[in-house]
Amino acid sequence: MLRVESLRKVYEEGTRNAVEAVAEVSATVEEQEFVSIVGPSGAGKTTLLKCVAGLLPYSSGSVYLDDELVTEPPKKMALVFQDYSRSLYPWMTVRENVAFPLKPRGLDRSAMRTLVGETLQSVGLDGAGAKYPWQLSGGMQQRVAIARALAYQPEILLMDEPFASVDAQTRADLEDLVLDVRDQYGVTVLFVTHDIDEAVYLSDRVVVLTSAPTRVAEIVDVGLPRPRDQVGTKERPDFARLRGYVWRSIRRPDQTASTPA
Ligand SMILES: Nc1ncnc2c1ncn2[C@@H]1O[C@H](COP(=O)(O)OP(=O)(O)OP(=O)(O)O)[C@@H](O)[C@H]1O
Repeated sequence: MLRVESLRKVYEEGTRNAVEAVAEVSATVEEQEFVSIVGPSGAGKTTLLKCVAGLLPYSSGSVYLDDELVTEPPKKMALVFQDYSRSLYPWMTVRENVAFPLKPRGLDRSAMRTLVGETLQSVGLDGAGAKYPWQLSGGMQQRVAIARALAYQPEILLMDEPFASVDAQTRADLEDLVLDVRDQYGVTVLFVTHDIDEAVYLSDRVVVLTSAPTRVAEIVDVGLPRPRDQVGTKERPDFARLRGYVWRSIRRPDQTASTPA
């Protein structure tokens, strides 16, 4: 379980250029839960995720993963960012990219080959192992980034706007892929997105942030049945109600907590 307690982040703290990005955020993510973070543009979503990932020191508060204080990137955590073109190594094949973070684990060659092969298969890229990232479409490159994160066998996957740079059809396919691999690998997911439909479609709960310096405006229980379906789920009246509710919550100036009708 991930626990964020009264996290605060001020950039360049103590200087004239200090920027308070995160005022105070507390939230939990249970094992195998899918939680999305939404909020106005510039709210502090990426800052929050980087603090949770141990990539950025926070000013005060705490982050615990399974009761261990996060002060550096934990081994049980993997990250997928929006910018797949910068996160994949262009001089390595797809297979080498997926295998690269596993090197320190000291797996023997055949165990490594099996693990990489299985993960590529789980993201629908079993035929692409010998290709280079630049030979693939944007959606396929993001699949490689997801495969690399999964091969690492994380307990929790942190994703920052992972599908923001792909077209709508590819985005829908990747959303369903993430739901499938989440079930297959039993991984917990913390997912930052600008897209309210995406947050509601994917999540068990949606954390709505206020504008910067950010706080939690409210946490919305989604409760839509699983498995979800791009057409069937989005046609449901409760999907439309939740999406409208989250949309209004992001724009509500007083940000008072309540529950969806
Ligand atoms: N390295 C930095 N130094 C100083 N201020 C920063 C830094 N990074 C971000 N900020 C500021 O912190 C605030 C939150 O930024 P952040 O990128 O976390 O928001 P976001 O919600 O992820 O944005 P977006 O909606 O554009 O993705 C903004 O005011 C931003 O200008």
